[in-house]
Amino acid sequence: MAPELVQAALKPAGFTKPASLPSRAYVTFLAGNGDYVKGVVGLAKGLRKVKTAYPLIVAVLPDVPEEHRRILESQGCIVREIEPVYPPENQTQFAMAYYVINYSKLRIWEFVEYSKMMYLDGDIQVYDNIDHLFDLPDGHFYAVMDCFCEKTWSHTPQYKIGYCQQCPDKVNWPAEMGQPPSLYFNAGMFVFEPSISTYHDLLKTLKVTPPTPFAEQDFLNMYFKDIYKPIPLVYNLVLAMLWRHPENVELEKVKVVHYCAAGSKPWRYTGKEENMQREDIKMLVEKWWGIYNDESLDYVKFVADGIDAEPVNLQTFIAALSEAGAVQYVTAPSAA
Ligand SMILES: O=c1ccn([C@@H]2O[C@H](COP(=O)(O)OP(=O)(O)O)[C@@H](O)[C@H]2O)c(=O)[nH]1
Ligand SMILES: OC[C@H]1O[C@H](O[C@@H]2[C@@H](O)[C@H](O)[C@@H](O)[C@H](O)[C@@H]2O)[C@H](O)[C@@H](O)[C@H]1O
Ligand SMILES: [Mn+2]
Repeated sequence: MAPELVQAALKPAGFTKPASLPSRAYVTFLAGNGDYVKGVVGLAKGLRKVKTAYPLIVAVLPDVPEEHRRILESQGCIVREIEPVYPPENQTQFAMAYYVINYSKLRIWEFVEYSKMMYLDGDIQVYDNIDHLFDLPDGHFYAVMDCFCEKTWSHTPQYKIGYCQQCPDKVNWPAEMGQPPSLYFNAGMFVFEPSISTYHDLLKTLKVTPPTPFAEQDFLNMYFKDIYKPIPLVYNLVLAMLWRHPENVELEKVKVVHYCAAGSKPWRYTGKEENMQREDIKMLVEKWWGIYNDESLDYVKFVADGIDAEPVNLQTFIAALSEAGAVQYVTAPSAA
């Protein structure tokens, strides 16, 4: 490996541990051998593009194939296998049958080598740097409020009377139905503090909590109800907000887009589902692809940027660093 390339790689490009930065990381979750790995690659490249200072951990279930894990490592992700978490035996009809695997997200509370983490679904893209959210005061659970207006909510009393927390004055909550629902967050993005005691209590509580349609999202809302603090919608635009509450959305200010509306996953986009022919949806899907296809954001190429280098295999690259006696400075590669 050309020595100048190794030297270039040691520029502050995320290889030398930035001593001043506390132990913080982004974390996402990947299950199965399907195409969500594309979502995670897109997320890794998006975080790199906004020059985050923190790594991206990918918590993978055992069914994520070796090849997908290599792809993620070659994009600078730190891949960590987790065991699945299942809810108690139940007859629940989840809003989406596959939601049952999403309880495995709870394993991330065990990642206590990090003092603060930000969870992001694999179908999320970050378009502006949001590292400042790590500086929010400890002791709270930060996330963006969800919307109850999509058909996926038709099982709930709020949907049945047309109530949504995004416009609480539109339909008053009838006194005979008791208290309106507590503020409810979308669990595709949240800022939290890993903790072994919280982790064990989450799993203990899960064992005695009957599952509900939105699976771990409902469970997390119940569990963190008392410390939940809403953060602005720009940090997790649930796409349905574009047609359900356009008055609440200033698209040009949105920093994080959550491709959770039916048919909006960019890597599966056909444009056939309801709302998928909207100009804003087509623009956001194109924007996602722009990052996913941007080779200048590929990990090794990015680190060696400035030298007219061919992207090399990450293992070769790290071997070269060790030859150059640099390996002791090589820490967990950041996603950026
Ligand atoms: O087959 C799957 C389904 C889900 N996920 C992960 O679980 C998250 C939550 O699922 P999803 O985003 O599909 O739920 P939505 O936000 O669309 O309701 C995804 O973003 C992925 O990170 C996955 O890796 N493989
Ligand atoms: O397992 C339950 C999931 O529940 C949430 O997705 C929902 C929610 O956003 C609804 O409000 C939308 O209507 C719906 O489309 C969307 O799928 C989280 O995004 C996801 O990470 C995960 O927790
Ligand atoms: Mn999602």
